[in-house]
Amino acid sequence: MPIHPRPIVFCGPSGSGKSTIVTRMMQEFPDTFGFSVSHTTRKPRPGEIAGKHYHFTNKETMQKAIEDGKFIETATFSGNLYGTSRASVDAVTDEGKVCVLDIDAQGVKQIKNTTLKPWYVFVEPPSLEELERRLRARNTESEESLKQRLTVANEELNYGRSPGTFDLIITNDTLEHAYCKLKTFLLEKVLNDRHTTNGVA
Ligand SMILES: Nc1ncnc2c1ncn2[C@@H]1O[C@H](COP(=O)(O)OP(=O)(O)OP(=O)(O)O)[C@@H](O)[C@H]1O
Repeated sequence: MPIHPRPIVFCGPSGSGKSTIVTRMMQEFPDTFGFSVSHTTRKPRPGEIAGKHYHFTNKETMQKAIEDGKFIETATFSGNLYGTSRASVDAVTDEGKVCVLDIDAQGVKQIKNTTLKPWYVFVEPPSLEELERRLRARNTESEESLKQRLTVANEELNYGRSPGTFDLIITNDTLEHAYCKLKTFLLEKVLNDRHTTNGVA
């Protein structure tokens, strides 16, 4: 029977450090993990490659696929649909890799209603003040977008801390400490358990 490792979901407020921690994980274990390719109805930006950065589609096609149960999670941003299809996750796990998903709290709630059974990791900032400081220092957001992210962050933190929701909660104080906590979890649980199937076989 082919090996289908359980995917790993990273969730946490914008600016909590998910990308930073995941980048480090991919650098240390380049052949072990893989990203699924999301679908979107937005137009490609210059340089974006179809099938690599996104599967570009249109609203009608995507709506139909959602109705047919082909997506494990979907969201709408600025009038465009985004989502992760079951097939795009399976494409990674079929290679024997652990599929990495970076998903917001709404998406996690949706995935919990599927048969996917991933590992759930929540990344939280040391404080809301520090989150704001890091988001400002990242210099990627307008004042309005920043305020919106901080409001949502509060709700996400409550969800992340609700008992039994996540397999691991990482407080991203120093990157060294945060990554060490993740690595221990990977070695003890995720990589150790890689030879059990997640039910997709
Ligand atoms: N431990 C840390 N100490 C200080 N700064 C950090 C730490 N971890 C991440 N950062 C910085 O905080 C900012 C936010 O991190 P990152 O972009 O990884 O967050 P994210 O959760 O992926 O955000 P988004 O959901 O918006 O993509 C970045 O500028 C990053 O360099």
